Amino acid sequence: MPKRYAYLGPEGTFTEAALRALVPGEDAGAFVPCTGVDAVFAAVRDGEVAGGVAPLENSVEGGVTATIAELINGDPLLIAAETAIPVEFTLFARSGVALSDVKRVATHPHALAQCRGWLARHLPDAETFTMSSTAAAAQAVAEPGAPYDAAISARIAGERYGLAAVAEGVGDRSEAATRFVYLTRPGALPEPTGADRTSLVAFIADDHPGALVELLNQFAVRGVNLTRLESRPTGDGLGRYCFCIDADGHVAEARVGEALMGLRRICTDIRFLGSYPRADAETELTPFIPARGTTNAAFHEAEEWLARIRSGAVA
Ligand SMILES: O=C(O)C(=O)C[C@]1(C(=O)O)C=C[C@@H](O)C=C1
Repeated sequence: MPKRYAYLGPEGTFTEAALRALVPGEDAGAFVPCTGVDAVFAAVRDGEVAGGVAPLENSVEGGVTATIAELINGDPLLIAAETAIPVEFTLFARSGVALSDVKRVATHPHALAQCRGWLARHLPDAETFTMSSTAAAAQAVAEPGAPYDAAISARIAGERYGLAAVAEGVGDRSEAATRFVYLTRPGALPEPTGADRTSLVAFIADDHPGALVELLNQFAVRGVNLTRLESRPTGDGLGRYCFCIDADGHVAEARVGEALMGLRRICTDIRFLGSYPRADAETELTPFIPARGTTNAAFHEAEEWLARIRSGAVA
Protein backbone atom coordinates (compact mmCIF):
# COMPACT_ATOMS: atom_id res chain seq x y z
CA MET A 1 0.00 0.00 0.00
CA PRO A 2 1.38 3.48 -0.82
CA LYS A 3 2.55 5.49 2.17
CA ARG A 4 0.32 8.26 3.53
CA TYR A 5 1.37 11.22 5.64
CA ALA A 6 -0.68 13.28 8.11
CA TYR A 7 -0.16 17.03 8.51
CA LEU A 8 -1.84 20.07 10.07
CA GLY A 9 -4.27 21.10 7.34
CA PRO A 10 -6.20 22.10 5.40
CA GLU A 11 -4.21 22.46 2.15
CA GLY A 12 -1.94 25.49 2.13
CA THR A 13 -0.52 25.45 5.68
CA PHE A 14 3.14 26.04 6.39
CA THR A 15 3.04 22.47 7.73
CA GLU A 16 2.08 21.20 4.28
CA ALA A 17 5.08 23.07 2.82
CA ALA A 18 7.24 21.38 5.47
CA LEU A 19 5.81 17.94 4.59
CA ARG A 20 6.62 18.52 0.91
CA ALA A 21 10.20 19.34 1.90
CA LEU A 22 10.42 16.24 4.10
CA VAL A 23 9.06 13.74 1.56
CA PRO A 24 10.15 15.26 -1.79
CA GLY A 25 8.60 13.64 -4.83
CA GLU A 26 5.63 12.20 -2.94
CA ASP A 27 2.29 12.75 -4.61
CA ALA A 28 -0.06 15.22 -2.86
CA GLY A 29 -2.64 12.39 -2.94
CA ALA A 30 -0.58 10.76 -0.16
CA PHE A 31 -1.05 13.80 2.12
CA VAL A 32 -3.76 13.55 4.80
CA PRO A 33 -4.82 16.97 6.15
CA CYS A 34 -5.83 16.98 9.84
CA THR A 35 -7.75 19.66 11.74
CA GLY A 36 -5.28 19.82 14.63
CA VAL A 37 -1.87 18.73 15.82
CA ASP A 38 -3.59 16.22 18.16
CA ALA A 39 -5.24 14.59 15.12
CA VAL A 40 -1.83 14.33 13.38
CA PHE A 41 -0.41 12.48 16.40
CA ALA A 42 -3.52 10.27 16.62
CA ALA A 43 -3.26 9.29 12.94
CA VAL A 44 0.39 8.27 13.42
CA ARG A 45 -0.29 6.44 16.70
CA ASP A 46 -3.26 4.53 15.19
CA GLY A 47 -1.18 3.46 12.20
CA GLU A 48 -3.48 5.24 9.72
CA VAL A 49 -0.41 6.89 8.18
CA ALA A 50 3.31 6.12 7.88
CA GLY A 51 4.26 9.43 9.47
CA GLY A 52 3.02 12.89 10.35
CA VAL A 53 4.34 16.45 10.43
CA ALA A 54 3.77 19.05 13.13
CA PRO A 55 5.30 22.47 13.88
CA LEU A 56 7.62 22.36 16.93
CA GLU A 57 9.16 25.80 17.38
CA ASN A 58 9.22 29.21 15.78
CA SER A 59 12.19 31.57 15.82
CA VAL A 60 10.01 34.46 17.02
CA GLU A 61 7.18 32.95 19.07
CA GLY A 62 8.95 29.88 20.47
CA GLY A 63 7.55 26.42 21.17
CA VAL A 64 4.27 25.17 19.72
CA THR A 65 2.48 24.04 22.87
CA ALA A 66 0.11 21.57 21.20
CA THR A 67 3.01 19.66 19.63
CA ILE A 68 5.13 19.72 22.79
CA ALA A 69 2.18 18.43 24.87
CA GLU A 70 1.64 15.53 22.45
CA LEU A 71 5.36 14.67 22.50
CA ILE A 72 5.34 14.54 26.32
CA ASN A 73 2.03 12.70 26.81
CA GLY A 74 0.27 9.72 25.26
CA ASP A 75 1.92 6.80 23.51
CA PRO A 76 5.48 7.83 22.67
CA LEU A 77 6.34 8.61 19.06
CA LEU A 78 9.78 9.15 17.54
CA ILE A 79 11.01 12.19 15.65
CA ALA A 80 12.61 10.72 12.53
CA ALA A 81 13.42 13.95 10.65
CA GLU A 82 13.09 17.72 10.86
CA THR A 83 13.00 20.69 8.54
CA ALA A 84 12.98 24.44 9.07
CA ILE A 85 11.18 26.70 6.63
CA PRO A 86 10.96 30.50 6.41
CA VAL A 87 7.51 31.80 7.34
CA GLU A 88 6.32 34.79 5.34
CA PHE A 89 2.84 36.10 6.03
CA THR A 90 0.37 37.77 3.65
CA LEU A 91 -2.94 39.43 4.49
CA PHE A 92 -5.57 37.99 2.16
CA ALA A 93 -9.20 38.99 1.53
CA ARG A 94 -11.94 38.36 -1.02
CA SER A 95 -11.31 40.39 -4.16
CA GLY A 96 -12.44 44.00 -3.95
CA VAL A 97 -11.73 44.30 -0.20
CA ALA A 98 -9.27 47.12 0.57
CA LEU A 99 -7.06 47.38 3.65
CA SER A 100 -9.34 50.11 5.05
CA ASP A 101 -12.33 47.68 4.84
CA VAL A 102 -10.65 45.08 7.08
CA LYS A 103 -12.27 44.99 10.51
CA ARG A 104 -12.00 41.28 11.40
CA VAL A 105 -8.81 39.26 10.84
CA ALA A 106 -8.50 35.49 11.27
CA THR A 107 -5.31 33.43 11.57
CA HIS A 108 -3.41 30.86 13.65
CA PRO A 109 -2.33 32.04 17.14
CA HIS A 110 1.38 31.61 16.31
CA ALA A 111 0.95 33.67 13.14
CA LEU A 112 -0.97 36.34 15.06
CA ALA A 113 1.87 36.61 17.58
CA GLN A 114 4.32 37.14 14.71
CA CYS A 115 2.22 39.87 13.05
CA ARG A 116 1.12 41.87 16.11
CA GLY A 117 3.36 44.86 15.39
CA TRP A 118 2.18 45.14 11.79
CA LEU A 119 -1.49 44.84 12.84
CA ALA A 120 -1.02 47.50 15.54
CA ARG A 121 0.44 49.89 12.95
CA HIS A 122 -1.86 49.21 9.99
CA LEU A 123 -5.12 47.85 11.45
CA PRO A 124 -5.14 49.13 15.05
CA ASP A 125 -8.93 48.78 15.38
CA ALA A 126 -9.30 45.37 13.75
CA GLU A 127 -10.59 42.47 15.84
CA THR A 128 -8.51 39.29 15.63
CA PHE A 129 -9.76 35.69 15.67
CA THR A 130 -7.69 32.55 16.04
CA MET A 131 -8.19 29.47 13.88
CA SER A 132 -6.72 25.96 13.83
CA SER A 133 -4.23 26.97 11.10
CA THR A 134 -3.43 29.85 8.77
CA ALA A 135 -4.90 27.90 5.83
CA ALA A 136 -8.10 27.21 7.83
CA ALA A 137 -8.37 31.00 8.24
CA ALA A 138 -7.92 31.57 4.48
CA GLN A 139 -10.48 28.87 3.72
CA ALA A 140 -12.97 30.46 6.14
CA VAL A 141 -12.50 33.95 4.64
CA ALA A 142 -13.22 32.54 1.16
CA GLU A 143 -16.63 31.19 2.26
CA PRO A 144 -19.60 33.32 1.12
CA GLY A 145 -20.89 35.30 4.11
CA ALA A 146 -17.67 34.68 6.07
CA PRO A 147 -17.60 36.35 9.50
CA TYR A 148 -14.03 37.58 8.81
CA ASP A 149 -12.80 40.16 6.31
CA ALA A 150 -9.24 38.90 5.99
CA ALA A 151 -6.85 36.07 6.85
CA ILE A 152 -3.14 36.06 7.56
CA SER A 153 -1.63 33.01 5.87
CA ALA A 154 1.07 31.73 3.56
CA ARG A 155 0.87 32.94 -0.03
CA ILE A 156 0.07 29.41 -1.19
CA ALA A 157 -3.07 29.28 1.03
CA GLY A 158 -4.45 32.61 -0.23
CA GLU A 159 -3.96 31.46 -3.80
CA ARG A 160 -5.40 27.99 -3.08
CA TYR A 161 -8.66 29.52 -1.75
CA GLY A 162 -8.95 32.18 -4.47
CA LEU A 163 -8.24 35.21 -2.27
CA ALA A 164 -6.49 38.46 -3.21
CA ALA A 165 -3.38 39.74 -1.40
CA VAL A 166 -4.16 42.98 0.46
CA ALA A 167 -0.72 43.37 2.05
CA GLU A 168 2.43 41.27 1.81
CA GLY A 169 5.20 40.75 4.35
CA VAL A 170 2.96 41.43 7.34
CA GLY A 171 5.21 39.47 9.72
CA ASP A 172 7.18 41.57 12.21
CA ARG A 173 10.42 39.67 11.57
CA SER A 174 11.33 39.05 7.93
CA GLU A 175 13.76 36.24 8.81
CA ALA A 176 11.19 34.25 10.86
CA ALA A 177 11.40 30.48 10.50
CA THR A 178 9.49 27.52 11.93
CA ARG A 179 10.97 24.12 12.66
CA PHE A 180 8.79 21.11 11.88
CA VAL A 181 9.23 17.51 12.97
CA TYR A 182 8.38 14.30 11.12
CA LEU A 183 6.89 11.74 13.52
CA THR A 184 6.75 7.97 13.26
CA ARG A 185 5.79 5.08 15.51
CA PRO A 186 8.77 3.67 17.45
CA GLY A 187 11.13 1.66 15.24
CA ALA A 188 14.71 1.64 13.97
CA LEU A 189 16.43 5.00 14.37
CA PRO A 190 17.85 6.89 11.40
CA GLU A 191 21.58 6.13 10.98
CA PRO A 192 23.98 8.75 12.39
CA THR A 193 25.05 11.26 9.74
CA GLY A 194 27.64 13.21 11.72
CA ALA A 195 25.25 16.20 11.99
CA ASP A 196 22.36 14.93 14.07
CA ARG A 197 20.07 16.05 16.84
CA THR A 198 18.69 14.08 19.80
CA SER A 199 15.41 15.04 21.51
CA LEU A 200 14.13 13.90 24.89
CA VAL A 201 11.98 14.86 27.85
CA ALA A 202 13.52 14.63 31.34
CA PHE A 203 11.44 14.30 34.52
CA ILE A 204 13.50 15.26 37.57
CA ALA A 205 13.33 12.93 40.57
CA ASP A 206 12.62 15.44 43.32
CA ASP A 207 12.57 19.19 43.60
CA HIS A 208 15.84 20.31 45.20
CA PRO A 209 18.39 23.10 44.75
CA GLY A 210 20.55 22.42 41.72
CA ALA A 211 18.28 19.74 40.20
CA LEU A 212 18.36 21.44 36.79
CA VAL A 213 22.12 22.07 37.02
CA GLU A 214 22.69 18.34 37.73
CA LEU A 215 20.65 17.51 34.66
CA LEU A 216 22.51 20.01 32.47
CA ASN A 217 25.86 18.82 33.81
CA GLN A 218 25.26 15.40 32.28
CA PHE A 219 25.56 17.09 28.89
CA ALA A 220 28.18 19.70 29.82
CA VAL A 221 30.80 17.28 31.17
CA ARG A 222 30.55 15.18 28.02
CA GLY A 223 30.81 18.17 25.67
CA VAL A 224 27.26 17.82 24.32
CA ASN A 225 25.79 21.10 23.08
CA LEU A 226 22.09 21.80 23.75
CA THR A 227 19.99 23.63 21.15
CA ARG A 228 16.65 23.82 23.01
CA LEU A 229 15.62 23.64 26.65
CA GLU A 230 12.00 24.20 27.49
CA SER A 231 10.22 23.55 30.76
CA ARG A 232 6.62 22.31 30.61
CA PRO A 233 4.25 21.55 33.46
CA THR A 234 3.79 17.80 34.05
CA GLY A 235 0.12 18.39 34.92
CA ASP A 236 0.66 16.85 38.39
CA GLY A 237 0.39 20.16 40.30
CA LEU A 238 1.81 23.66 40.47
CA GLY A 239 5.58 23.75 40.38
CA ARG A 240 5.89 20.30 38.77
CA TYR A 241 7.85 20.61 35.55
CA CYS A 242 9.59 18.41 33.03
CA PHE A 243 12.30 19.57 30.62
CA CYS A 244 12.17 19.20 26.85
CA ILE A 245 15.71 19.04 25.52
CA ASP A 246 17.29 19.04 22.07
CA ALA A 247 20.98 18.18 21.97
CA ASP A 248 23.52 18.03 19.18
CA GLY A 249 24.58 14.49 18.26
CA HIS A 250 23.13 10.99 17.83
CA VAL A 251 22.38 8.53 20.63
CA ALA A 252 24.69 6.07 18.83
CA GLU A 253 27.60 8.42 19.69
CA ALA A 254 29.33 7.54 22.96
CA ARG A 255 29.13 11.02 24.46
CA VAL A 256 25.38 11.39 23.80
CA GLY A 257 24.69 7.80 24.90
CA GLU A 258 26.62 8.37 28.13
CA ALA A 259 24.83 11.66 28.80
CA LEU A 260 21.50 9.82 28.44
CA MET A 261 22.72 7.08 30.79
CA GLY A 262 23.66 9.79 33.30
CA LEU A 263 20.18 11.28 33.03
CA ARG A 264 18.63 7.86 33.42
CA ARG A 265 20.47 7.50 36.75
CA ILE A 266 19.37 10.84 38.18
CA CYS A 267 15.85 11.33 36.71
CA THR A 268 12.59 9.57 37.55
CA ASP A 269 11.84 9.16 33.89
CA ILE A 270 13.31 10.00 30.48
CA ARG A 271 11.21 9.99 27.35
CA PHE A 272 13.54 9.50 24.39
CA LEU A 273 12.09 11.26 21.33
CA GLY A 274 14.64 10.26 18.71
CA SER A 275 17.98 10.96 17.01
CA TYR A 276 17.68 12.32 13.48
CA PRO A 277 19.60 14.41 10.92
CA ARG A 278 19.81 18.12 11.73
CA ALA A 279 18.02 20.36 9.23
CA ASP A 280 20.80 22.94 9.48
CA ALA A 281 23.55 20.40 8.73
CA GLU A 282 24.62 22.48 5.72
CA THR A 283 24.82 25.67 7.77
CA GLU A 284 28.23 26.92 8.75
CA LEU A 285 28.14 26.56 12.56
CA THR A 286 30.47 28.41 14.90
CA PRO A 287 33.56 26.17 15.05
CA PHE A 288 33.08 23.92 18.07
CA ILE A 289 36.22 23.04 19.98
CA PRO A 290 35.47 20.04 22.21
CA ALA A 291 36.62 20.33 25.83
CA ARG A 292 39.47 18.02 26.87
CA GLY A 293 38.34 14.39 26.86
CA THR A 294 34.99 14.96 25.10
CA THR A 295 35.78 13.94 21.52
CA ASN A 296 34.16 10.69 20.30
CA ALA A 297 37.69 9.27 19.98
CA ALA A 298 38.40 10.04 23.65
CA PHE A 299 35.19 8.25 24.68
CA HIS A 300 36.10 5.15 22.65
CA GLU A 301 39.66 5.08 23.97
CA ALA A 302 38.34 5.27 27.57
CA GLU A 303 35.79 2.49 26.90
CA GLU A 304 38.50 0.22 25.52
CA TRP A 305 40.77 1.03 28.44
CA LEU A 306 37.99 0.10 30.92
CA ALA A 307 37.41 -3.19 29.11
CA ARG A 308 41.16 -3.91 29.28
CA ILE A 309 41.51 -3.27 33.01
CA ARG A 310 38.29 -5.20 33.72
CA SER A 311 39.82 -8.17 31.91
CA GLY A 312 42.84 -8.05 34.17
CA ALA A 313 45.23 -6.34 31.78
CA VAL A 314 47.57 -3.80 33.33
CA ALA A 315 46.84 -0.63 31.37
O1 LIG B 1 -1.06 27.46 10.38
C1 LIG B 1 -0.15 27.00 9.70
O2 LIG B 1 -0.01 27.25 8.50
C2 LIG B 1 0.82 26.13 10.33
O3 LIG B 1 1.46 25.35 9.66
C3 LIG B 1 1.05 26.25 11.82
C4 LIG B 1 2.08 27.29 12.22
C5 LIG B 1 2.45 27.12 13.73
O4 LIG B 1 1.91 26.28 14.43
O5 LIG B 1 3.34 27.86 14.19
C6 LIG B 1 3.32 27.10 11.45
C7 LIG B 1 4.11 28.14 11.08
C8 LIG B 1 3.77 29.55 11.38
O6 LIG B 1 4.62 29.95 12.43
C9 LIG B 1 2.35 29.71 11.81
C10 LIG B 1 1.57 28.66 12.08
